[in-house]
Amino acid sequence: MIRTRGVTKRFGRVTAVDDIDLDVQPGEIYGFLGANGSGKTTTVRMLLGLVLPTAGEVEVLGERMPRGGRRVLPRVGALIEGPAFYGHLPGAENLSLLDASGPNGPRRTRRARIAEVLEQVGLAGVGSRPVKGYSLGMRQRLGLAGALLRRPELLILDEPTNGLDPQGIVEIRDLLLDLHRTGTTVFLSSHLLAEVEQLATRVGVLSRGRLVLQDTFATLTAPTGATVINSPDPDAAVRVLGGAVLSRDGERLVVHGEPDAVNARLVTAQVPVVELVRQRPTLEEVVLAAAGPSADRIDGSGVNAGGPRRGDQARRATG
Ligand SMILES: Nc1ncnc2c1ncn2[C@@H]1O[C@H](COP(=O)(O)OP(=O)(O)OP(=O)(O)O)[C@@H](O)[C@H]1O
Repeated sequence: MIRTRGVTKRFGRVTAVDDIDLDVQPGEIYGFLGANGSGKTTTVRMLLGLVLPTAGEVEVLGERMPRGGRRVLPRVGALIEGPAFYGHLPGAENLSLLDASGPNGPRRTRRARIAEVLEQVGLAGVGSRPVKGYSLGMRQRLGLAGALLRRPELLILDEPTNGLDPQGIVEIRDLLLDLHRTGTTVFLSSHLLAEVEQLATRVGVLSRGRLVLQDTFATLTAPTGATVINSPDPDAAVRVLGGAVLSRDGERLVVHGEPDAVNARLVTAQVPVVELVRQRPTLEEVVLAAAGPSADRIDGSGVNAGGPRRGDQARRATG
């Protein structure tokens, strides 16, 4: 769906994007993670042909950009920083103008198309109100509605939950998961680890313009080969497991080996255990390891989480 090779963008002496190779496969939710100023927006603009790379190649839906824009852009829905609307016109009328300006479908089905996307983004009740009375979050959702009008194969979203309250973040997340389930590929930039962690099937991390990490979520957070146990009698557990204990923090031990083998040794020795799981790195740990100190500026998992983690590992694409 998206492929870049050696893409670089310089603004004078500033290298905003530095030699990046992005790969986004059909059916993925690609989380493009980076701190503010790391080059996400510049990359998104190059994908859409709005900015020319200084060097390198951009392909979207199999066509070179910006050359293929006329054929590619009608199949892509995009939302970049603060979508612009006519404030004195209602949301629905703004969408009507947008719909009329693009090849989204026949005129006679316009009203139905607009009603459907307003419903999808949770603005059905306020579509008739002038946009100047909308909150930032409502404008963001209206922008997303505009991106959905053409039922895109690929959605490219730059910080889509910016300005949304926690409830709005959850709604957008659910909407993106629904779209993904019905076959839409989503490319989403964010500076929020939690957002990417809860949505992405593949993750790319941008740090000072460089792509320092790109892999499937499943691979990045794959089991380490160690087991985490929690025992009310950690001293007994240490006696039994000996050199296999990699670290200890109170009643929590990290032990070399798979859970079944570790469990068997503890059961045989009758050591009580209240928890025993495979150790997996968190996305935060993986990002910190790849991006180094600059990852500090990516907001950690606790921030803006907007509720419990949705979805299970099984639903994630691993390919
Ligand atoms: N038109 C421009 N002219 C000069 N410098 C620019 C221009 N656009 C972006 N930059 C610079 O390029 C770098 C990357 O900016 P970019 O907006 O792509 O980052 P970002 O990751 O999207 O950040 P944010 O989340 O704050 O938008 C920054 O140093 C920025 O100041």
